[in-house]
Amino acid sequence: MRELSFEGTTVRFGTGRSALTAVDGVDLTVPAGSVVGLVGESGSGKSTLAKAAVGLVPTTSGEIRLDGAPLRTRRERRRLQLVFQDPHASLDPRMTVGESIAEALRGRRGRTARAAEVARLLELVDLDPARARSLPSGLSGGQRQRVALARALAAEPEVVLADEITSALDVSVQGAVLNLVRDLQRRLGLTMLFISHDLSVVRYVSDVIAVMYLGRIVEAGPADAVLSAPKHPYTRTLLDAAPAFGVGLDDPVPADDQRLDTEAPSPHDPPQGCRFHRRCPIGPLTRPERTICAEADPQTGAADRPHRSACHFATDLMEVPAP
Ligand SMILES: Nc1ncnc2c1ncn2[C@@H]1O[C@H](COP(=O)(O)OP(=O)(O)OP(=O)(O)O)[C@@H](O)[C@H]1O
Repeated sequence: MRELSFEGTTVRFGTGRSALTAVDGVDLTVPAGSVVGLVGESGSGKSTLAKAAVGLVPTTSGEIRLDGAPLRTRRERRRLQLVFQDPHASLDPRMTVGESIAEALRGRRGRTARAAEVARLLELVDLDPARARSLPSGLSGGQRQRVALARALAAEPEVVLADEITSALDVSVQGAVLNLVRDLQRRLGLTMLFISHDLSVVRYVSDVIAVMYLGRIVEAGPADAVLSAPKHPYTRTLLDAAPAFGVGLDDPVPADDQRLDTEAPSPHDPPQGCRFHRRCPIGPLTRPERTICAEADPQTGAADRPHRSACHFATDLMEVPAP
């Protein structure tokens, strides 16, 4: 069980006019043995943050630590395993399931011991060990994602980063894979960063929820608190978009609800002040007197605050009772 922490993590891509900051000074801790759900629209920087942790993209500044020690070498980063949305990307179509998993096993072992370990891992993800002889093309999407999980677990990781792992699956199998993830996380005591654009998915597995918008964490706190009493209007809009979990607040949301129909601003040129202000239901769009939103960049305050939010008017949201 290990704690993963991001401290001021920043990732910039490109130079000159094509430069963009995909991850902008992220402070986030994933406590040992717990699941932090990271949610936000496409392009908010979630994948880039996960890739930075495993060393697939270089950080521009900041530090990523495991139990307080900066992650630097490839060997240290092997303690983190990233599972992607698309198992096609992580499974070689020419290798059998067994070969793919065996390739990721740690340590030297004989053939029989490897086969036994592959069988154990397949059972761990609720697959028939006979599947070891199948090619990925012979499996369903859900089964392929289970194999991708088994392959990640073969490396005996301390931290698993799951990036949209149910997004490509039919709704009917999403629940089963989510159950499996939660079950494995508990049984193996894994530390997990669970990424999805879908708050109703994140909600299902997370102890803590962090909300990302244009490269920043705009809200983070215990899952129950974030869901029942969000402190950032962007989280509110995500909740409203996930109907089953709408918080039903009675506050000045414009009737012709234009908020997230507008496209997210470009990370090439993020808005001045609060990055969300041009889409915000409680900002200058509906309250022209709130000029501060377009002028001053709100901070979330200390990363160790249990429930933090980067909104100048967070108290407006907090005053509204939970459903
Ligand atoms: N290698 C790269 N080079 C240049 N820009 C990149 C690169 N990778 C990501 N980006 C850009 O960085 C921003 C964040 O992308 P990222 O994939 O991290 O977002 P995301 O929240 O994971 O969204 P999605 O769910 O669509 O992947 C986007 O604007 C994206 O176009």
